[in-house]
Amino acid sequence: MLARLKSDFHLAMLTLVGAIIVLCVTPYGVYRLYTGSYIVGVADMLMVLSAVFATRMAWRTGDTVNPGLFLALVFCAGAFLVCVKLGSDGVFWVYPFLVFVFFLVSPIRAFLLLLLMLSGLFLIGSVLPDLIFASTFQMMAFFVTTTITSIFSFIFAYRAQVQRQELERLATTDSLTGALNRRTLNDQLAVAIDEFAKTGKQCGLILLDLDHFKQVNDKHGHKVGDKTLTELVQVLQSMMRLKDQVFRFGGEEFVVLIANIAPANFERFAEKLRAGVERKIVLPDGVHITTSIGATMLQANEDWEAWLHRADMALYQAKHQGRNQVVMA
Ligand SMILES: Nc1nc2c(ncn2[C@@H]2O[C@H](COP(=O)(O)OP(=O)(O)OP(=O)(O)O)[C@@H](O)[C@H]2O)c(=O)[nH]1
Repeated sequence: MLARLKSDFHLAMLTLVGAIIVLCVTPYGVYRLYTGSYIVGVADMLMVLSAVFATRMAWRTGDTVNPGLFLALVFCAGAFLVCVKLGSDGVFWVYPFLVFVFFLVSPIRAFLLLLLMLSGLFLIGSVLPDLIFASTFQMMAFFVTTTITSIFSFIFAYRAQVQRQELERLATTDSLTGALNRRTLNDQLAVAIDEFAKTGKQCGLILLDLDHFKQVNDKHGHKVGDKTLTELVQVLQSMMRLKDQVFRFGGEEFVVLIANIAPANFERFAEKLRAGVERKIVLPDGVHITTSIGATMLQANEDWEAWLHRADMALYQAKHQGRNQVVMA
């Protein structure tokens, strides 16, 4: 449970907000019901139940987007209702809900939802001046302060989102070539195996190693070697579908993971990659770079280590048989 909270930021935030709502709103809900404020009491208890429901759903399904949106909508509706029913006593509740919403949905969605809720309150405050606010001055102060809080929360949430995405990119990709890294490969192989077991969708793995790459470095220098590796990834990506993935396995060795493909098409595709690399990657002296490929389809009840090992054996054979060829395991 702790590991899941550590690895899934959105699930952790949803759980935190859910726990705070249960702990802080339940006593108010009970008090309101006890003192006869039934509408606000029921609204409070509905918010608590919604928080429990959304958090439970996120834990069970792994989806945090829909439960987060659901809870954000409930909070906006709840805060609106509390303001309308409790008047100026209730408006203070808007501030924590306003911040919570940024923990539940994307910054832009949160900002739009808040804009909608505040516009609704502004409309009611203008049409029925005595219903919510004690004076026009209080109403203006409320809208200025909530707008400022919304804008700063948006900036903060947006920056945090951008930084999180950048950290994720750095942790999952190879800095030289832009291909996904070895750590991500292990995760994605496990995902492919899981999907194959559940849906029967077949997938293929291509292990690809540039031929005589040491000579490229020796003859043209490391800079050209680096450029060749980057170019290789671009060439591979230009021939793959969007759902296929390319990983740097290490040095001049790469893995291409092909999702949902029939064995006959897979062999053709591996050959297309080999020919594409030979045709498109040319060194400054006009020599074409070639590549050896070991290709394997995932087999039933196979783990990712065994799958990768078969590809490695096939690649070894391709090198042994003279390079610049595809060997199917
Ligand atoms: N420029 C550059 N070279 C790299 C990088 N990573 C590994 N290499 C080089 O890749 C070369 C791999 O050489 P070998 O393992 O002998 O293989 P090879 O020369 O390609 O020969 P075969 O694989 O047997 O065809 C070594 O010279 C490494 O220095 C890198 O990031 N940049």
